[in-house]
Amino acid sequence: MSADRTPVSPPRGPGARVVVHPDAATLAAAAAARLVVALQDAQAERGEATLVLTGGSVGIETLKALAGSPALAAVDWSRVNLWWGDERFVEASSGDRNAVQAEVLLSVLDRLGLDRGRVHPMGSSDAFATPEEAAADYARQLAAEAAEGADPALPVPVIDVLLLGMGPDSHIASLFPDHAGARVREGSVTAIHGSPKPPPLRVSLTFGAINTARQVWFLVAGQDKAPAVAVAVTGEAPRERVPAAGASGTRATLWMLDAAAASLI
Ligand SMILES: O=C(O)[C@H](O)[C@@H](O)[C@H](O)[C@H](O)COP(=O)(O)O
Repeated sequence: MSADRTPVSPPRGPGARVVVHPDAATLAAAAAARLVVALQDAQAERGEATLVLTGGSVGIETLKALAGSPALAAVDWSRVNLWWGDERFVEASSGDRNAVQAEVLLSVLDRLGLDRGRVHPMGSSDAFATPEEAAADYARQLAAEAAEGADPALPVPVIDVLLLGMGPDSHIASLFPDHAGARVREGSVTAIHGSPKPPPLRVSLTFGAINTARQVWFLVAGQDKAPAVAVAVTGEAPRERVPAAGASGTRATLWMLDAAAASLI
């Protein structure tokens, strides 16, 4: 049975909650169900919905669960904008790319009217010479879709839900502990060199961009993540050292965990 769990220290951010599921498959199915509702709600509120996708095993399992969801058609997919929180800077066709792995969902959504003009993969190494150029291009795309009145220093569109996986070292997107990307204070997108998790070259949203999202959802499973979850969930550690502690939504932060990842809170 799944359960709300209040950690010893409360989770960080307005509307922050921890929800524990028995295993990763249940977590992915529950996240998919929540996504349908959240996207519907966003469309009811403002006519369209914007979702930022993540890579990683639970992130991709969630997309697979969404692809198989009987409620999928409840969302108007022609009015959903899709972005990515990070990407591996490799060839466009590489199976390492989060965007390629997401095709398991996107090919199903094509049949439900997905507007590919609203799908924004990050640049690949065939299209750009360096991850810096791909990052600058993505920042430009985000700025082009930013709402009137958006912060001119950080022009990004309204993000309804932003998904994040988390590594055992507490990294989120491609912001790694004690690594240059986690120290970036300006701009919405950054290039990453020497990522501790291969491949070494990546592109990532910055904390600044991530923290504009209305809802941030962490999707985390596995015993190896438990120590990092216990530290990050309270948000008390510096984000440069524990990146997952530095991400939160303006309206809600949801830690969706399996029992193993939640075992130390
Ligand atoms: O592209 C990536 O590598 C990710 O976006 C990364 O941040 C991932 O989400 C975590 O490493 C968790 O991955 P797992 O769920 O596979 O542990």
